[in-house]
Amino acid sequence: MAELQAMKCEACRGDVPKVSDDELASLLREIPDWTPVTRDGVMQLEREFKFKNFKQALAFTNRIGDIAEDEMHHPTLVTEWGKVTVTWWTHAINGLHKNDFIMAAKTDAAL
Ligand SMILES: C[C@H](O)[C@H](O)[C@H]1CNC2=NC(N)=NC(=O)C2=N1
Repeated sequence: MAELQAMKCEACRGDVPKVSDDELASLLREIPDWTPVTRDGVMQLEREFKFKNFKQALAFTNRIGDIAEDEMHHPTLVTEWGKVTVTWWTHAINGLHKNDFIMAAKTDAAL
């Protein structure tokens, strides 16, 4: 299988399936620094990135914003002094799609 990081996102549509439990386990092995979290019943992928200052955190935030626009798949980004929290899920299906794992891998590569 090609590396997740090199894959392109599919269009986010409401009729695409969420990842199965088996897919979830194997995809998580490819992005070991990400944690699955469930908020309001919606499973999401989350990772905190640490930086030396606010400027570096903001620059990373903007890199992720550019990748999100390229792929038309958008995260929640919380930018603080020295820290960016990135959360991916697929709004159209209220859960995780392979796109979210692709975007998590691309996020790691942008560090
Ligand atoms: C039309 C547009 O592509 C869609 O609204 C996209 C935009 N970005 C998105 N991002 C995420 N994370 N989930 C979506 O379902 C989604 N939908």
